[in-house]
Amino acid sequence: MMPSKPLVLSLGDPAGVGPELIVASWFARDVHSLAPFCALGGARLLAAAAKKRGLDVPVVQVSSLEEVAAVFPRALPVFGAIDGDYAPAQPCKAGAQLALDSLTQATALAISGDASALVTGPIAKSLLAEVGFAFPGQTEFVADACGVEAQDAVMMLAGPSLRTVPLTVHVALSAVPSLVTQDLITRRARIVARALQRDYGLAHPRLAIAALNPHAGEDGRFGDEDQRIVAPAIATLRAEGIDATGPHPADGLFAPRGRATFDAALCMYHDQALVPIKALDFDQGVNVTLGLPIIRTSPDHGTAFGIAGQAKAEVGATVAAIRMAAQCARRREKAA
Ligand SMILES: NC(=O)c1ccc[n+]([C@@H]2O[C@H](COP(=O)([O-])OP(=O)(O)OC[C@H]3O[C@@H](n4cnc5c(N)ncnc54)[C@H](O)[C@@H]3O)[C@@H](O)[C@H]2O)c1
Ligand SMILES: N[C@H](C(=O)O)[C@H](O)COP(=O)(O)O
Repeated sequence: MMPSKPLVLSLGDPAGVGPELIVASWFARDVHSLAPFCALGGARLLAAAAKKRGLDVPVVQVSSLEEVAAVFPRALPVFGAIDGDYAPAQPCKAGAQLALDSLTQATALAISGDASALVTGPIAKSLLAEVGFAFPGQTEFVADACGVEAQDAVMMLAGPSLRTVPLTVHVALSAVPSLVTQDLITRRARIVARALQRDYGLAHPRLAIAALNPHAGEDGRFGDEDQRIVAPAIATLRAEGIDATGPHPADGLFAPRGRATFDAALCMYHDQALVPIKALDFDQGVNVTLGLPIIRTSPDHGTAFGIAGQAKAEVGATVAAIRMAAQCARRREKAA
């Protein structure tokens, strides 16, 4: 079943793989039974990306999202006049500005309800900062646009094998221990549990909380945060009826037998969460933002400037992000 409104895709950095993966996703729309979507801007740029990738992708400018469903079977719908020159692997400020404008306008369409969900193309954070982007990433930007505090917008990486949540994200590793608090763990765990119930249909989600220290500190021999902070946070969650376990030593948590014991693993820092997902499911991994009034997903990868424009970039993670956005949007519509 498809959501009642189309999805909207932001372009991402136009020098990255985002544009070619938008046209490649449209080209694979029937194979993957994709719900109708439109790109936000970039009609000329997307046509050039399709040509460069060797794909026959007609691009049609639409004046309303209500036209998307009728156009989608025969052409890639584009809403919005913003555009730029296609120069893969040549990032520049103008491209970063186009990425930001596309993200801003696409986010507004999801918030207004004109689009059923937002799928964001990969951006380069450092380049976006040069055009005034003052957020750590797209997660925080979309949360702010939705009026949600950054601490209540939770990044989850989801693939066929695994779901992980980095409790701390784009911060230096040296800052992590001081950021790991009982409130951080319990606040985000509650959001994850609710989202797995609401958007993924898991009535009793099982949350595994990874330990910060190797072997969970080995009874305090190398670090006591797991005893002092993580274990009490888990006790608080369990007292509330949330099925949280741990602190689990991360080295064994993602083995097949470990993965079978939980629905999502809450991890202490970015790479503890993202390494297993990208190792196991790179070409099907989805970055989804939990805790928002809208559905927002993105592929699990970045701009991949080194291969942009060479028809080497795998489309799987973008397709997975589109599919997950449509599934979550549809589930929310049915529950409304
Ligand atoms: N979703 C996002 O917006 C997102 C995600 C991760 C990184 N980033 C940003 O992207 C920029 C580059 O980051 P990075 O180099 O660490 O990560 P990256 O994901 O862009 O690239 C990492 C490696 O994966 C490869 N790769 C990425 N996507 C691929 C695809 N679809 N098919 C085949 N190979 C692929 C790249 O060629 C590279 O070798 C940074 O500015 C980073 O902040 C954005
Ligand atoms: N941490 C994400 C990843 O590596 O996939 C990526 O940086 C995207 O973060 P935002 O969606 O917040 O930009």
